[in-house]
Amino acid sequence: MSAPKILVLFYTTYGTNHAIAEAAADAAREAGAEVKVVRARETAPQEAIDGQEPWKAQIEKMAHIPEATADDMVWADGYFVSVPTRYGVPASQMRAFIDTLGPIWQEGKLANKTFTATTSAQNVHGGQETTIHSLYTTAMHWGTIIVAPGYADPVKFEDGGNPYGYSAQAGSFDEKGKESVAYQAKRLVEFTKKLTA
Ligand SMILES: Cc1cc2nc3c(=O)[nH]c(=O)nc-3n(C[C@H](O)[C@H](O)[C@H](O)COP(=O)(O)O)c2cc1C
Repeated sequence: MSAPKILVLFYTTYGTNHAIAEAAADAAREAGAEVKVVRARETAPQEAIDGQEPWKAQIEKMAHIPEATADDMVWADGYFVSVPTRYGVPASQMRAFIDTLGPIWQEGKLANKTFTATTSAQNVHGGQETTIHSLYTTAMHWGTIIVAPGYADPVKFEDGGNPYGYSAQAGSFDEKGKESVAYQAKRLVEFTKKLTA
C-alpha cells in the first residue's frame, strides 16, 4: 500500500498557524504519510505590511515554503488546513487561494479526499469554532470527507476541548497543543489510508 499524500496548507501572519502546520506535518510523516507543506500566498498590500515588524519577519521566515497551487490540491489524498481567525472566519488570504480552485473543483478533482482544520484566535472564545465550520462548509462543497477530532482521544479533554479541530490562542501553541495537533494529524492519516486502500 502506498503512503497517503497529505497536503498541509496554512496561512499565518504572526507564526502561530505556521507552528501548528509544522507540528501537523511532523506527526503525519510519523504516521506514514508523504507530506507537503505549503502556504497560502500573502495578498495584503505592501502598505499594510510596512512597519509591522513581526509580520515582515514571519514572511522572511517562510520564504523557503512554497506557495500553494491547484496542482498541490490535486496531488493530495487529504488536507490538513490551518488558518487564523479573522472576525470569526478564515483569513482572506486562505479564501483567496480557495477561490482560485473553481476549475479543479468543477472537474471533481477535490472530491473524495479527507479534510481537517485547525485555527488560532486572540481570545478564548474569539470565533475559533465558526472559522473551522466555515472551512468545513467549503470542504462539503468539494465532496471531501471531514475528519474532525471529536472527543475520540483523551487529549481532547485537555487541549481546550474544541471537537471540530484544535484551536490555539494566538502566540501560545504549547506542548499540549502539539499533542492535540499530532493526534488530529494522525487521525487524518489513518482515515486517509482507509479511503485510499
Ligand atoms: C483583521 C483581524 C481580525 C481578527 N479577528 C479576530 C477575531 O474575530 N477573534 C479573535 O479572537 N482574534 C481575532 N484576531 C486575532 C487573530 O486571530 C490572531 O492574530 C491570529 O490567530 C494569529 O495567528 P497567526 O500567528 O498564525 O497569524 C484578528 C486579527 C486580525 C489582524
